[in-house]
Amino acid sequence: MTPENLNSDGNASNLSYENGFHDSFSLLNSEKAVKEVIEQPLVEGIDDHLMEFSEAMRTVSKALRRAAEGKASAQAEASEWKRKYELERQRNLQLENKVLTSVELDTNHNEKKIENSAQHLEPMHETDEQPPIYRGKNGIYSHEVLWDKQQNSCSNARGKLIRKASFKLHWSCKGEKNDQHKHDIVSFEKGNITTAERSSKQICLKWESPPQTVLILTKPNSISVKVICAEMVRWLKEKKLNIYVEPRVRTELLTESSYFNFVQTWKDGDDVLLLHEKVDLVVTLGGDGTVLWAASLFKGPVPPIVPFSLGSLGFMTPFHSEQYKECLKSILQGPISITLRHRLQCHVIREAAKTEYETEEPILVLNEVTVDRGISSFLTNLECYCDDSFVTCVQGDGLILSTTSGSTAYSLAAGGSMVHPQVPGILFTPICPHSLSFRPLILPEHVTLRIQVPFNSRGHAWVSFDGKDRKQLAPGDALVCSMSVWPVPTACRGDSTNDFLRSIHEGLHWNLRKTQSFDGPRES
Ligand SMILES: NC(=O)c1ccc[n+]([C@@H]2O[C@H](COP(=O)([O-])OP(=O)(O)OC[C@H]3O[C@@H](n4cnc5c(N)ncnc54)[C@H](O)[C@@H]3O)[C@@H](O)[C@H]2O)c1
Ligand SMILES: Nc1ncnc2c1ncn2[C@@H]1O[C@H](COP(=O)(O)OP(=O)(O)OP(=O)(O)O)[C@@H](O)[C@H]1O
Repeated sequence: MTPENLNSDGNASNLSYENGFHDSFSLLNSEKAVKEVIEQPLVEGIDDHLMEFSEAMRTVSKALRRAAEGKASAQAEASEWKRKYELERQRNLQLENKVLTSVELDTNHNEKKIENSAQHLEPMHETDEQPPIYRGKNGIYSHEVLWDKQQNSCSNARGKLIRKASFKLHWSCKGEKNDQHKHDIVSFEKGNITTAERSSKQICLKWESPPQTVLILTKPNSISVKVICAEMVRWLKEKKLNIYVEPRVRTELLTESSYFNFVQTWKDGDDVLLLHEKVDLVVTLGGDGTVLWAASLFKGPVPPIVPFSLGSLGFMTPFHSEQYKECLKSILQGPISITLRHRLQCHVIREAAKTEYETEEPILVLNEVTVDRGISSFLTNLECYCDDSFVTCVQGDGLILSTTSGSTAYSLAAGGSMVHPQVPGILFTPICPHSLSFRPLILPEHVTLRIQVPFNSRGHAWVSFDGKDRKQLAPGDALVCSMSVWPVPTACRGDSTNDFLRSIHEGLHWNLRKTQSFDGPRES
């Protein structure tokens, strides 16, 4: 008796395959067939050859059972992950809807007023519960986005009430007189689809009331930074501004002189969470790392950042520290061109969080989140999903999910493209992939990405955020990543395009080549 799906060697050669798995139904059938063969009573006088054949049949039967069980457990794991992933997506959608609804509510509330007074600004309402909301036709106002119900004003060291400076954001194009901003980038009129507005014009910030409070953040252990910081504090004090620094910097300033007693700081992490309500402007003194540090202090809205260059490269630090007085004068007066740098919101989801939907605190990154092999000598094995679609399996040193601001950092070193920071998108860049055809991708900004360490991975993976805070990902753990609603506004020296091109020319010597001379062969 020869089972249908066994060849003469007793191998399951014609079993059906699907995505590399045996179909479990046919596996079970073939196992049954093998069992039948080996359970046949042995004919008297049977020789050793048949005994061996029967042994081989038992081994095949065991292997088939293991394969069927493996497939069933893989299916169970996959559905568990799908469930977790769906929950994460729902959460992101809810968050997005919340933001959209609050913007819509404001819009409806002010619609009438806008019609009557296109450019004229008036408080719309002022009650104990809510601050005045201002809205013009060609931009949005800080009160609409920065106001926090709990506290939009606070006291300084002397108990004087300080209100956050109000400002307005404009979207404009060079040479364009009417710099209206529209939220729709596509319109549908008379049956034709047209592009209505470009999504990312140059953004311009105009102060509606003068900024009063400046936070200065400095690179540690640098004498030149300490000197400039002390000078800047004195200068800002003369301009009657309130000044905040980190606790470490306040101690350093006080060691230098008791004059700096007026400088304010914070006590603990809870105070840091409220910084955005007090600070109108952040100044950074250092390199790109100090800008990353500044962004990491703000887990929600970020005040405009003015980055002064005191590092070696300075992609995000266009201002020269020697000219800080002229720069700050012009910035405090406004208007300022700004680059609105997108951030990625990252969640680590542990396999252990099985029964409940639990994630660790989200982490926001300005450059990138990296999943790599850390100290493990094995290839990383990462399954990547984009919304509901399987993207690929990364086998190599790891993967970088980068913002466009981070495109000139680690992602660039791993072969990713350089992208203007104002372009909304997520870069998907492999690190040393062990495959010739794995080119980097750029995905749209609205997607949710999930990077999962599969159960059959040989080693653990490691995730790091803007090059810091390494966390281990065990088999079964995942990283879920989407665009954050809280970007980082950084002041430009020229405009965002001018600054970006200057930084790739000066910082990377991009496409630097001697010009070919005119003499020599020519087309006849
Ligand atoms: N192979 C690599 O290129 C590599 C490896 C690890 C980390 N990094 C980068 O370092 C960043 C952390 O910076 P750090 O200053 O805290 O660490 P760091 O002190 O090790 O400096 C890293 C270098 O990257 C530069 N850099 C940072 N952000 C940049 C950006 N957006 N565009 C261009 N260059 C940028 C910095 O100027 C600095 O020269 C990470 O976010 C990662 O992008 C790069
Ligand atoms: N205020 C701060 N507190 C703690 N760490 C900081 C602070 N500012 C910067 N850092 C860290 O110090 C490191 C060096 O900072 P930064 O990149 O600004 O200087 P740099 O290395 O001299 O500049 P460049 O990167 O241009 O060479 C970074 O890793 C950054 O995260």
